Amino acid sequence: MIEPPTRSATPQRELEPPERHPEAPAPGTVLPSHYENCVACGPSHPTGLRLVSTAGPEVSISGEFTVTADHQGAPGLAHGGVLALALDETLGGLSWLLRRPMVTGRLETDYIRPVPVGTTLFLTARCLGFAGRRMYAKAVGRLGPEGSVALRASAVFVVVPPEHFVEHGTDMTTEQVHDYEVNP
Ligand SMILES: CCCCCCCC(=O)SCCNC(=O)CCNC(=O)[C@H](O)C(C)(C)COP(=O)(O)OP(=O)(O)OC[C@H]1O[C@@H](n2cnc3c(N)ncnc32)[C@H](O)[C@@H]1OP(=O)(O)O
Repeated sequence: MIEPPTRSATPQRELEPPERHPEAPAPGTVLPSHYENCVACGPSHPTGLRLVSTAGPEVSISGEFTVTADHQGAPGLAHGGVLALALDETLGGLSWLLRRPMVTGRLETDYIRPVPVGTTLFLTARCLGFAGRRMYAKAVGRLGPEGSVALRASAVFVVVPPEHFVEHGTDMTTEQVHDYEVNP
């Protein structure tokens, strides 16, 4: 079988600069959960991260959540997959500012420090720009607002039509899919 080509999250050519949508939420606006049962941001998910995102300047987002016993891998430490989830959600939140539906294509994560249970992780994500339908972005996770860097990520999101969520998800109609949400 022929393997698909590696799709680096490092741009291979100059990017079209990102444009903050004129109707994007103002910097400092706390963004609502895009789906109440989302494992990352949903308030109804029993063991989810309940990550809260806030619109930042230009095309950037900040997010925070507190690691609980539900998020452990090793005893007392956050699972790496859970931390990737937090990065993915924060990066995905950029779609609120771009108002283009997109899905994660690739997520490259560096785990720099362990993240103990009880830590409130502070995340930031910023859009680097576009190459056609590909959106390139970076994210950082810190142990405290100005704390040590625990995580870094580079990602490629791919812009999709709203029908993506109707075709592949459940209980969705095209009318329910807002054009700026991901996995609504
Ligand atoms: C506010 C909301 C926050 C929510 C955050 C949550 C975000 C998520 O977790 S989304 C869920 C996880 N992701 C997914 O389920 C995606 C699954 N994958 C897919 O559906 C498809 O492979 C998809 C849509 C990414 C691409 O398929 P398709 O639409 O046919 O596009 P395709 O023609 O293959 O590629 C389009 C472009 O994207 C690029 N591309 C496609 N896949 C990737 C990838 N994995 N990595 C990098 N680039 C990619 C292609 O190279 C192509 O580039 P170019 O146009 O320059 O040639």
